[in-house]
Amino acid sequence: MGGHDLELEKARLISLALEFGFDEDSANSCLDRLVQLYGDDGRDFISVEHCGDDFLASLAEFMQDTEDWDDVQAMESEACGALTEMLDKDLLKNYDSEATGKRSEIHVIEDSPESQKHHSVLHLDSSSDSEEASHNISRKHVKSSSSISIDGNGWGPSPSSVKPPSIPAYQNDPTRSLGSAVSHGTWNSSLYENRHATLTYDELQKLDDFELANVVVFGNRFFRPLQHQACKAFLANRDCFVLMPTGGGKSLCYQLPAILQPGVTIVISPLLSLIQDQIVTLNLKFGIPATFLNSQQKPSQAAAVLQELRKDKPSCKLLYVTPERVAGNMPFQEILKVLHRKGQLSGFIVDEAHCVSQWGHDFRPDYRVLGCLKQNFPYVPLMALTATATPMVRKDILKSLRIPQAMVLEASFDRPNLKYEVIGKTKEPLKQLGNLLMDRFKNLCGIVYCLSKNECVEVSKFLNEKLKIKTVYYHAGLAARQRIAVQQKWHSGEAHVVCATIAFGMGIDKPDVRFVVHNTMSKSIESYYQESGRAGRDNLSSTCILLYQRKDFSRVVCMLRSGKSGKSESFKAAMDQARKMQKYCELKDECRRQALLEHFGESFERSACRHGSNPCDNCLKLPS
Ligand SMILES: Nc1ncnc2c1ncn2[C@@H]1O[C@H](COP(=O)(O)OP(=O)(O)OP(=O)(O)O)[C@@H](O)[C@H]1O
Ligand SMILES: [Mg+2]
Repeated sequence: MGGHDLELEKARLISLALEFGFDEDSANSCLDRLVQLYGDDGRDFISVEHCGDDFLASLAEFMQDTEDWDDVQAMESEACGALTEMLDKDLLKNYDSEATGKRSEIHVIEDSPESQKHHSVLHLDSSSDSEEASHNISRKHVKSSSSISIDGNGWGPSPSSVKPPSIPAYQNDPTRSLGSAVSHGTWNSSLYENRHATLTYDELQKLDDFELANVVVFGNRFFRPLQHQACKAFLANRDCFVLMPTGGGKSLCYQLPAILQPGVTIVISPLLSLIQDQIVTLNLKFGIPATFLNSQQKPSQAAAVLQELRKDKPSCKLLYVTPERVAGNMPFQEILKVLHRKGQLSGFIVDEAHCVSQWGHDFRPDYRVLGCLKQNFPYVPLMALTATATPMVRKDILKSLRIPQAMVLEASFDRPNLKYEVIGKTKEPLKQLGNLLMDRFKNLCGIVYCLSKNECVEVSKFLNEKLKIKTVYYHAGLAARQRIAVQQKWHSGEAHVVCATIAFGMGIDKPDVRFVVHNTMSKSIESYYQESGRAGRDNLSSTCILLYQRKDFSRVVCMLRSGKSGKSESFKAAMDQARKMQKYCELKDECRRQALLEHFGESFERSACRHGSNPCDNCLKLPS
């Protein structure tokens, strides 16, 4: 390659940097350094094809430290602390429910002979702002009206003891059918989720065990599509792969079978904060005994859990563990073997299963070894669940978990109630964001996603001080206590908008989020789908807006580089994903819904978006 070519390649590399939103001066100085580094012998390798990614990576490093990226790991350690505290204080006596700010009654069934006659009601008062005060729960015993016994262990609903007037209405799900290896379903909650009707005695009599448990234990009138099939298949010992959109109701697919059979279901979940939410909901809201094990736990607590598991009939129905607990942990494998010998190992669940695949957006190396579960316990059913998996990731999941014959239950990832838009940023982006919220979402509940901690604070302050919009900010750098207070304010409606990093979202299940605005693009389509998917969980129309400028892409590259320092393979994979996200942002005429769904391998007719009730911005532009 001659000198002329080198100049050409340098020009190509500079334009690559500009395409990624980097500024020309930084790109030039960085390129000079790269050329020096490669030296005379390496000149032939100076090309977009050979060193494009390395160039972007070094450019990202060159720019680094200008932003204060968030560290979700810090929250993980705190979640561990919170879980530990819950166990120490006796979970059932001392923990508040979700920070709803409402007083609520929760029915808890105890695993004792007494519980055949009684169950407890916990009064939760979370009206106070104080973290300590909000955990005060008074407890009293009342005469049982719906004592439950399904699993033969003294736990679970007993059809004969259920009184119809206390049971909500149930309608058979018209889409329900069992059978094929791949099942599809679409969900329109307005069809299914009428919360105010009541069940007649005759209707109640017709319910099977699954339906009854769904009504009595989980308080749902009916199943969402595919939930019933998933429960039934899993209880019939089939491996299952459940693909449902964010908020689609995946947890029920394993929690319900877990209570209908003897023994313990092992749930592998990637984050302690997610485990924390589930443990609280199961124990307090549904009265289902559930516990957890993780590597950061105090030895005395882990010992107590292990002792429980060694009993002939452990009382807990679900045991949550983080993947590193399973991977190469011999004592834990021993416990599984003992449970299995006693007939008390009822199933394995791999939640957020996309973490198994390095092609997924949130690869966790510890998930990779979960194939050992099926290898060691081939006849124990395994269920994998995810809301975000491309066809390549799906294949990888089935292979890694060694469940090639799994029944695939696949609901559409489409969320027809969400309207997708991308808006180009102006020269005054904060003002633009403020006007957007004032004009279109005044007094409505929403989330503004930001890329860094500084950005959340800055955006929140601006909206608060200049426009008097009631906002709070949330990132992993806040103390646990502050984060609880922020969530409480947002849940109760005291604050309308939360300006947050990606740390906000795990386990967030607020139904009436009317808008999610991304002040900076997400790092991948999968992340965007999950983050924007926190809007409209009540199935009412909601809006997902992304504010875009090219420059923001360079910030994403910097963030990726800082998170993957040194690991050039994973940086490259992350860059590929970010490029796809950029492509979504730059779609001129194509349907955004179609682009999102096709990313997950779902074919989608554009006319459904165009003529649906929430067309994306590009479909809206088309002549009718
Ligand atoms: N059959 C049902 N009827 C009414 N509500 C339901 C039903 N199934 C689940 N839900 C509710 O839907 C909400 C979301 O459920 P869940 O957390 O299981 O979703 P998910 O699919 O795991 O979402 P994510 O992808 O965010 O993890 C919960 O509040 C849950 O109680
Ligand atoms: Mg879930």
